[in-house]
Amino acid sequence: VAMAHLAWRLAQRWCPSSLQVISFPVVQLHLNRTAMRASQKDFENAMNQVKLLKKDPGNEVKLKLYSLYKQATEGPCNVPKPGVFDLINKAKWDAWNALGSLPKETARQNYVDLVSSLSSSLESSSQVEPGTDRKSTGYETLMVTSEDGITKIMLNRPTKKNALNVEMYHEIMHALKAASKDDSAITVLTGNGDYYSSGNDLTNFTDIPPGGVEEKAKNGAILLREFVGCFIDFPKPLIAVVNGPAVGISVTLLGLFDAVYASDRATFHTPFSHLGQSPEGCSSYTFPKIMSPAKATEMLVFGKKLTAGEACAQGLVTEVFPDRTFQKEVWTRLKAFAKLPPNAMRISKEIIRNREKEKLHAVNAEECSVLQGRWLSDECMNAVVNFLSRKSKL
Ligand SMILES: CCCCCCCCCCC/C=C/C(=O)SCCNC(=O)CCNC(=O)[C@H](O)C(C)(C)COP(=O)(O)OP(=O)(O)OC[C@H]1O[C@@H](n2cnc3c(N)ncnc32)[C@H](O)[C@@H]1OP(=O)(O)O
Repeated sequence: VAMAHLAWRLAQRWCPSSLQVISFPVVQLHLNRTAMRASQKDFENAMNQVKLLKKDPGNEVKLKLYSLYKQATEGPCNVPKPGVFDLINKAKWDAWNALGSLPKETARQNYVDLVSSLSSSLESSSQVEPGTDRKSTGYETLMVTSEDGITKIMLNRPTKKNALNVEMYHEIMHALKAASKDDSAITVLTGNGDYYSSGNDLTNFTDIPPGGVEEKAKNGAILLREFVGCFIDFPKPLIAVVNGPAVGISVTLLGLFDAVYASDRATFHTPFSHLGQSPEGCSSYTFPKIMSPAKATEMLVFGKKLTAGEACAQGLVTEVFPDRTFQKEVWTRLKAFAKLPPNAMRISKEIIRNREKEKLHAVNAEECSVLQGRWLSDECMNAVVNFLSRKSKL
């Protein structure tokens, strides 16, 4: 009953406006230069070029760019098909899936060719944000920049309080993998806008695959396990710059960061019981160790929201700064850290993390398996329906 109610609400709310997004005229593309092979550098240049286009190339072309980018970086589409109500993600999935088994190299070449044809037909700007060494484009939900030895991954859905939709989970994993291999010394996760993150996007529960809610829950648990695993295994110092309120998984993951700096405007809230869910991000293990079992219970079981000062007193936050000077003070400090010898930092982190790695992966697996069951519970479904039908907020 809850899911039927949910589906009806979503059909009412989303169908008309979402359809507009994919109703642009088809643009004919001529991508027959597959004999040539674009290098990784050409591909990266093309990604940067796309960001500089002044005119919107239209949704058909953007879908083509998206599908070629995914095929070039991840290979053939093997993610579950979004549900019928999730029109935008379904259009993207269809475009990617239509590329079948096109080899990665060909997709990369086609992407470069397409961008080149766009750049010559549409006026482009050569202006690059001053002071930016490198800007990674191709992300829809993130802004990733690398400068002064720091790779900054910024959650970029400010109008949704940086809620993590399925695409954002994938993009964060991709950005972390890229950051682990780039030449930066440290990596930072932060949020754009007034929130750090409102946690899992509750609309993730709505696009039900043909296999039903069981399949959805199973896929969700696989995704979550892989996602949290990337944080457990991340090899460089990973720092959270918590610019505003943090909810759910954005809080629990903090136990896997190497330092957490917070604005005094930030709050820390894990309302899992209210949502009929249970802790993730290894917090069932890290939080009791960080703050004592009783304090962890207040947060993870009773959903007590902590101020930044309280979270710092409990050891979850490393230091709190006044919001007025937060960005300036934190980035000055991070730039100094990033000048330290990178290999020494990496090796020191490895020694600290290696003692715990096996345990953390085991905890992650157990938490995901418990959550898989929780997502099928009436308690959870009712909480999601209540939020989506605007009957309740945190
Ligand atoms: C089977 C499922 C598989 C899923 C895939 C795997 C996923 C792994 C999951 C890992 C487990 C994670 C658990 C969690 O993170 S639990 C925490 C979940 N978060 C919440 O419950 C927060 C819900 N949001 C709120 O209560 C409020 O929005 C908030 C207090 C954060 C802010 O309130 P405020 O009044 O200031 O702002 P609005 O509510 O108007 O928000 C602005 C718009 O943003 C949308 N929004 C905000 N947060 C979320 C969210 N978490 N999910 C979806 N949408 C969110 C909100 O709806 C507004 O949108 P509109 O402007 O379009 O109305």
